[in-house]
Amino acid sequence: MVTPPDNDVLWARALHHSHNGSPALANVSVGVREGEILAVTGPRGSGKTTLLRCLAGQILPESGEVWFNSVPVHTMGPMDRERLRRDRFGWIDTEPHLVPELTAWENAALPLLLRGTPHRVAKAVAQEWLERLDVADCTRKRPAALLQAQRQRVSIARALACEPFVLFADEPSAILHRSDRAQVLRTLTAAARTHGITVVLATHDVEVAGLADRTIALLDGRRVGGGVVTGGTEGRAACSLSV
Ligand SMILES: Nc1ncnc2c1ncn2[C@@H]1O[C@H](COP(=O)(O)OP(=O)(O)OP(=O)(O)O)[C@@H](O)[C@H]1O
Repeated sequence: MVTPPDNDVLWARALHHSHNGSPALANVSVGVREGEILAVTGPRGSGKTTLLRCLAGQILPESGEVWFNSVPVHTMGPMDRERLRRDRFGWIDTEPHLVPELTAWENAALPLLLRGTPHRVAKAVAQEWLERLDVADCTRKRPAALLQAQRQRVSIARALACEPFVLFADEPSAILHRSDRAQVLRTLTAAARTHGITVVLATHDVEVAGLADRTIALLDGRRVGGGVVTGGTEGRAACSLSV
């Protein structure tokens, strides 16, 4: 067994996975450094979501290894992976999945409450993040009363509120209006940099990838090209935002 490099918080080697017999990942290896924003790019169906789900321990690859902080994830049982996801990882989906019976702040506070954070603290933190995501006026509203873009902002606030070690974001801005997209992504990436959160961001949008420090590309489930250092110039500029 090859040992993961010390400076990679997340490391995957030779991942293979298929969905109902149709290949989604073929021999994909990737390392994610602590605190970096890594964009995973590729056209629709290239395997981005499958890679993120393998790295996040949501699915077990058919073969290959995934390590988080030098701990093997691919050999963990379902309970340990569930705990890892709850305590260390955050996830932003393309579509916001909020609990319909809870208000915006209750949704944003949910991961903190599940971790045992006192109610009052969880509420204050959730409200702070809703404010940063420009949905402070929605805190008491339930998802049905919100626009889809507002729901997505709430789900981003929920993912950031518990300051995960690694935040996985699967096309997080795809449903947003073009004018909203840049602002939300800048808030997300600037917050991640300020709080030292490592981000793995799946996108087919080159502008979005420009906010990352480094980009890897997938095509038909395989890595193509080398890892490209994108510099994250936009993202670094966004660091000056007070998030
Ligand atoms: N649950 C599933 N059942 C069957 N096939 C699937 C499933 N999920 C993904 N696939 C297939 O696996 C391949 C990789 O899909 P994946 O969603 O990982 O790619 P993607 O790059 O994230 O695409 P998109 O940008 O459309 O989300 C595609 O051919 C897709 O059709």
